[in-house]
Amino acid sequence: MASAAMAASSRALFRPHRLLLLPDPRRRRHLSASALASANAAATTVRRGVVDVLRERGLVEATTSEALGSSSAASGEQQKLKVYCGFDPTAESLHLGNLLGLVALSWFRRCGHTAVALVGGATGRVGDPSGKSAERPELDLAAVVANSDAIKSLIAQILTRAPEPSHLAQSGKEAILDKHEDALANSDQDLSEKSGNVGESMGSFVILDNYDWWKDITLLDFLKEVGKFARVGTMIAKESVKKRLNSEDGMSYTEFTYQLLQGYDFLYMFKNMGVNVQIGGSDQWGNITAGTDLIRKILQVEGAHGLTFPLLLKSDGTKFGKTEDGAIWLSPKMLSPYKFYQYFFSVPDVDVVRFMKILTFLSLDEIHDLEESMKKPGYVPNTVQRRLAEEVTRFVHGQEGVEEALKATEALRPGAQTQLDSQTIEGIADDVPSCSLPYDQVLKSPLVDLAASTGLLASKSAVRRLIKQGGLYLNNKKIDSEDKLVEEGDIVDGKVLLLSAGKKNKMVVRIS
Ligand SMILES: Nc1ncnc2c1ncn2[C@@H]1O[C@H](COP(=O)(O)OP(=O)(O)OP(=O)(O)O)[C@@H](O)[C@H]1O
Ligand SMILES: N[C@@H](Cc1ccc(O)cc1)C(=O)O
Repeated sequence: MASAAMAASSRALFRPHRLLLLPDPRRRRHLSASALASANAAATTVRRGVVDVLRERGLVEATTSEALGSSSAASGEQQKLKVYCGFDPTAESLHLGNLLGLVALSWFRRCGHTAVALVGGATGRVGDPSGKSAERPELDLAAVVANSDAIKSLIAQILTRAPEPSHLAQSGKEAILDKHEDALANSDQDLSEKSGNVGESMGSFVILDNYDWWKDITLLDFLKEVGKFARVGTMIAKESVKKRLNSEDGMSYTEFTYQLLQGYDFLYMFKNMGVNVQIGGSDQWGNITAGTDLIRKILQVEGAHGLTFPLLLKSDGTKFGKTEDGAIWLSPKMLSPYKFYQYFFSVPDVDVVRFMKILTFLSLDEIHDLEESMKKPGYVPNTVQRRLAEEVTRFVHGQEGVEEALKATEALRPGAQTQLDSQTIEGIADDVPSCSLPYDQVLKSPLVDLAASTGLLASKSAVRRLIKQGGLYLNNKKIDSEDKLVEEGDIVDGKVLLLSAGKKNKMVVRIS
């Protein structure tokens, strides 16, 4: 009895996980028909299509094979691709740098391919060393789960808003959003039912979480069935590892393993869902090629491809990221649509055309016309930036977000006729200096005193001078008199008031 029970329990322990792959090449036969078809299809050259579109817009840094990127393709049907981009849930929101991945996925969809956004519920617990000079702080489990949920719903909202190419806009075809792997495995069928022809319909999208497969994989399974095929020399040679090995603290075994986790994701999705392309920022090259290598070695098939896009950099040359200062968050909870819009409205002229190509779906002809308009006499500064801001804000926050941003922008213009409300003023409070004062200290106090004591201007005499020049505003209304006292009606919604010295210098005064 006892030995039978032991045998049963050890069978359970060593039972190979249904999703792991055995090294036996005969297992090639077990690739699903659609996975093999997709793999082989992608191995042939893709006719001028999505990769060329991405390249023209400056969204291609490198590809793992010419076959994927060549535009001098042999004639024939454009191949249907299933492409994925991963995002680790290391914050509550994605940021502007991550938007490139969503834009690129949307271009694949616009060209009729299937897009997969993968949230790294498992990899987020390990931490990607790519581009990091030190070990990442460990995230607690509850935060990973909460972040994953928030990011999934953000991605769903944004990908749903990806504009269809104009020739499809009339067709009424809808994107499929499903969290289940089966939806992806069957998406060939879904697509063909909808259109019957690749490249003539908007591709579907799916959101997955890699914790769904990692949660069942044991260390022994992993070492036997994946680790065996990874060469330590190749792993050490990756940029993300090389840099860290030379640092004082070195690198943990955990982070060293990250590339294999991401590599296995690709292998898993390739085998089970026919996902044949992985995209990511250029810092992901090592992890992406870890996947294509595993697929080649374990499944012994070609047909898995990688594509990276350049990192979007700030003017100081550092990348836009979630852990760097001054993140441009995509979630309205972390950055209001108004501030998001303002960021793009203020992009310098030298960057605006590049941003248009990278971050919007406007045609290159239209972008060229906008660029030309900037050179013409009488060009009103920031007109092109306004268009950029509208397009990107619409993609990320929807038309309501654009309207909210435009309303706040207009309302906060000194001299604007729009009646300010406390929500609009609060909306800019993170961006401009603010202070809190008790109600009775504000009510009936001379405005000259308030403007000086809050630090809007350095002294009362400077405030008086500004009033004479017509440059002091209370809630956007010009103040003409040095004797003006703050009245009850000046305290917006009983909560807040806005002082402005000229156009740029503002102070939000909250009533405590
Ligand atoms: N500035 C950027 N420009 C282009 N792509 C980016 C940028 N920042 C991140 N990405 C890409 O977004 C995807 C998800 O990256 P990830 O979730 O690790 O964000 P991250 O900003 O790199 O995070 P962290 O700051 O924690 O390293 C990757 O493909 C990554 O290359
Ligand atoms: N490593 C990626 C996220 C990612 C996670 C899992 C993957 O399979 C792919 C990508 C990043 O941190 O940017």
